[in-house]
This record gives sequence, C-alpha cells and structure tokens, in this order.
Amino acid sequence: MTKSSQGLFFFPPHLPHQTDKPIVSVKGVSLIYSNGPALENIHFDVVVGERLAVIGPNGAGKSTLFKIIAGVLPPTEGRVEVYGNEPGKHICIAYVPQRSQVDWSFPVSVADVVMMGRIGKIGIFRRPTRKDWEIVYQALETVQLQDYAKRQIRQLSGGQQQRVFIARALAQEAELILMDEPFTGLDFPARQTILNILDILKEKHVTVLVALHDLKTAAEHFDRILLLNHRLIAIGQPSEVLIPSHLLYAYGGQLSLIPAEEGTWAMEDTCCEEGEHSHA
Ligand SMILES: Nc1ncnc2c1ncn2[C@@H]1O[C@H](COP(=O)(O)OP(=O)(O)OP(=O)(O)O)[C@@H](O)[C@H]1O
Repeated sequence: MTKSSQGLFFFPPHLPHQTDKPIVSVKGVSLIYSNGPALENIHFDVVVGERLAVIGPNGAGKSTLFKIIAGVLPPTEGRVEVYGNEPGKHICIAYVPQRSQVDWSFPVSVADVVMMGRIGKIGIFRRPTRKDWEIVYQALETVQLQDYAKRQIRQLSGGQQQRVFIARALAQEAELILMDEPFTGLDFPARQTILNILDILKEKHVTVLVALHDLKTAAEHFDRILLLNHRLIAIGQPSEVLIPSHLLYAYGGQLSLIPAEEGTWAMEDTCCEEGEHSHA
C-alpha cells in the first residue's frame, strides 16, 4: 500500500517507474469485420507509465484497437504483446468502456460494480475479504464517489458512472488502463475530475491509453498522441502529430483548422448536432 497526496491508495508495490521498456507492443495488427477492415497493419509500442491519447474520426477503429489490446477481440492479422505475452493472460489490463456500450439498467450497486474489478484476484467462488472491501472503498474515494457506494449504478449521472468504471479499474490494481472516450458528454468539472484521476495514475506509473475526440485535451494532457483512421497516420509528441497535413488526412478536407498551443493545431468548434462530438 502506498500513500499519495490524494489519500491512501493500493497498488502493486512492484509497479516499475517509467522506463523505455514497452508494456504494450502492437505488431502489424489488422482487424476485418464482416463489413470491411477496421484496422490495417498497425504498429506501435507504449512504454511503462506513458499516457497516450488515441484520436481519430468516428469509426476510425479506436474502440476496436482497445478491445484487441485488452485481449477481448482477436486480430485478423498481427499480434499484441503485453510485457511480451498475449494480452488475454494478463490480469493487469483494465478496459473502461464507452458509456453507451454499458447496460445501465442492471440492478447493481456502485460498490458491487467496483468489486467486480477484484474478481480476478479473489476468484469467482471466494468471498471478498475485508482488505478487498478496503481497496474498493479507496478506489471510490480516489474518484470522489465514496458517498455513492450503496446507490444503484443506474441512479448516477453519466460522469459519475464513468468514474465508477475507472474505480473498478483502480480496484483491479491494473498496470495498464484503456479508457474509451471517458470525456464524452461530460461537463467541465466532471472532465477535470477525470484529468485529476489521470494525474494520480501518472504518479503511480500506471500506463493509460485514452480514446478521445478533443484535440486540445489530447495536446495538453498526454505524453504522446496516436492519430488513427483505420491506418496509423502518426504517433509522437502533440506538436509532431497535430499538424494540418496529418489532420486533413485523418479527418478529410472539409476541416477548419486553427492554430493552438505549442505548435499544435485544433479543429474549429463548428459542430454539434446532437450525438456528434466536438473536436476543437
Ligand atoms: N462488431 C462489429 N461488427 C461489424 N463492424 C463493426 C463492429 N464494431 C465496429 N465495427 C465497425 O468498425 C469500424 C471501427 O469501429 P470502432 O468502434 O472501432 O471505431 P471508433 O474509432 O471507436 O469510433 P467512435 O469514435 O465512433 O467510437 C466502424 O466502421 C464500425 O462500424
């Protein structure tokens, strides 16, 4: 158990500090669904403790990539290695799904959802110990939802539900967390809470991949950005990736680009029809 400035927090004591050692290696991954290719020949590495933003237009393949890295979807070609092994064999990976992919009507309490993160450690036939419950409540405290533990998850707001799923990943003591569009539909304070949680994870050297649409957030809060549209268009520092030629290639020629901070570019915020994402 370690103590952070944000309160007590449980993490495996052996978690390595940031090094150049890849935690994830994506090697020539392609995925073809029945209606066509979602990913084509993707190669990249992520090092321990890194925070990588995965951006790209709707349907670019971000969720598909995360499911392959999490080991829940086998690629058609290529492979993913996590510490040199198949991803499905690793308890240390947590996938935080898009809110729209979850059935929120299920009658289950917030604490029970977070406890699901412990199942890999406890086993399905054993009862959670007092320490497991302590870990669950510490995770809820980290996402500032300790007062909501006994509520039904369907009674929470969208931003709170997202934080419950992040707490589940924390309770799992994951070393690699994949978050699929955690900011979508959240107001400014809720986004800020998630950014604060990302900072706590950084402090703990947890590797985090986040799929998102907001280029400004990607530029300001991530070590590197991966720009995807079925193929990997660019990966690197924000100032290397968020340049007009890459963005026009990924998003098409109808974009209105504006200069942003530190040599990066963003899209002018001209949308949104209901259900569309804001890119700027
Ligand atoms: N189960 C599936 N069966 C068939 N096609 C699928 C399936 N899941 C996704 N696709 C298709 O694969 C492509 C990539 O989808 P994916 O959800 O990975 O993109 P995304 O970048 O996460 O999109 P968004 O930003 O809209 O969430 C899309 O064309 C989508 O329609």
